[in-house]
Amino acid sequence: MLDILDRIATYKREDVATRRVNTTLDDLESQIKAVGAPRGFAKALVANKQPNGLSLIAEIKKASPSKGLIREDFDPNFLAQCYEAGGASCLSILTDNPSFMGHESHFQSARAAVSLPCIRKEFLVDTWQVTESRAIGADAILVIMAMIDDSLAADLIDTAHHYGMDALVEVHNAEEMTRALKLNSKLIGINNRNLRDFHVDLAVTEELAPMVSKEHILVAESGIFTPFDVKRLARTGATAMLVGESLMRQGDVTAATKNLLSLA
Ligand SMILES: O=C(O)c1ccccc1NCC(=O)[C@H](O)[C@H](O)COP(=O)(O)O
Repeated sequence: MLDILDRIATYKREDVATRRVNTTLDDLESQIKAVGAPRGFAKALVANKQPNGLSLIAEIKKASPSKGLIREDFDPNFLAQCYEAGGASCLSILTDNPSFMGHESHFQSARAAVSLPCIRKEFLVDTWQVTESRAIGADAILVIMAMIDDSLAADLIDTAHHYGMDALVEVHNAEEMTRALKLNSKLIGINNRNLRDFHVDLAVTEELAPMVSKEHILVAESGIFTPFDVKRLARTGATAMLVGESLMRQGDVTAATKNLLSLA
């Protein structure tokens, strides 16, 4: 039976086939001219570390396959402003609709509301989507090693760099990390969530972080709920953390962000 990642990859390929009929690369290139230069995602992560040792990529996510609906009262523009006021260095915005209730318009509206660099959180299976990402304003893209082969990963990264974007290469085990470290991106994300069975364990970052050299920028992702979790991950040598659910479930998102960063 196909797991969620295989199902997402299948419907993404179908979706891209449809989209590229309606929107040519020339159309996207014209849109890129209008969105302005990328904001420097990796640079912001390094420059804006918080007193607790990590910088924050704060995620705007309405729902997920593992948790269902996470936040009913969902205004990407307002949430982006809360995250910026709370001390986030960058934003991550889901655009996948079938599994996360996201949309490209969420990305555009959140990015327009702040001055922070934004990564488009999307499941990329074709370089066309990288061009589309820049056309909607993305400053960085996500490359999920569990979902694609090394050749496609290299092409996605090259295309991102061609447009001046950064590429966050995401891994969950030692085999994916070995493959990721051979690629041409300094941004490595360790996802504490197994995207096939949804099990989450912060020990995944602790186990894999020693494989990453000082030349890389390490991002710990998923399952981060408390300042204690943040301190634990800061000890691994990570530069940044990516947090979604724990902040998305809060009434006062600004206060919760400050609290997680120990700024309150
Ligand atoms: O979150 C899921 O259920 C999920 C399922 C399948 C593919 C990807 C999935 N999530 C992406 C992420 O890992 C998270 O959105 C991100 O790292 C933030 O995690 P969290 O702070 O635990 O919301």
